[in-house]
Amino acid sequence: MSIFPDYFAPLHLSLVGKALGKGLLELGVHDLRQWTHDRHNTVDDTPYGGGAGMVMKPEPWGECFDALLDGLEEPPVLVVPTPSGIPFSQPIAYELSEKSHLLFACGRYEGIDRRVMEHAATRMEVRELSLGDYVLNGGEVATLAMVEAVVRLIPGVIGNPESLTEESHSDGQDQLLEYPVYTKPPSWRGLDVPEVLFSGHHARIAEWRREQAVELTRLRRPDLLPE
Ligand SMILES: Oc1ccccc1-c1ccno1
Repeated sequence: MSIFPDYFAPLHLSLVGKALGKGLLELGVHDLRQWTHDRHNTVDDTPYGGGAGMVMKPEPWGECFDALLDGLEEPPVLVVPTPSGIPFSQPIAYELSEKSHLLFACGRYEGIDRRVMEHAATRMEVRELSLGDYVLNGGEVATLAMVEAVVRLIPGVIGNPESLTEESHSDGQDQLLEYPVYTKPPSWRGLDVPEVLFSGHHARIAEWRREQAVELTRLRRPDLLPE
């Protein structure tokens, strides 16, 4: 749900687009203005208590929920991208990939009237999630990122599921950052591929990759290192 539905055209490309084509998931994009009734299709208004900017009115959201939940066998999970949310993470992506129906509420302006999330919580699970400690102009870009992170975990979407286990933040990597990767040519602009990767000695290669992952994590994300 968004006032800028065209933001989601990219979801018909690449990996998510292929998954849609294979019928592994369905995607609906809903223009919130469809649930306004005034001449200007108004979705926002001035904030109670004063302050800069505008706040998204609750009524269009409520009517949108009514329409989208009508006839559903079970309630969806409402995901609300927001800078004040719980940090989105790979474990949360896995959790969401196992849900049968996700609904993303893309806020704009100074945010969505709080009563929208309070009302939503009476009829579905609500997850207010942040993509990181920075500010975007709206929830659309965050939703695109979350949809890609979640959809790629759905069985059948990624050709080789093994590649999911060796990524940064994956269980197969103990949540460490991913080791450096190389391909041909063996030497490029005076830079050589580490010798160990030519050894064919799988145990040594695995050991080197683990060491690289630990070192990279220690340098860039010491918070991810086990106690
Ligand atoms: O900055 C935002 C504005 C609207 C909706 C989401 C966000 C956001 C920022 C970081 N993660 O989500």
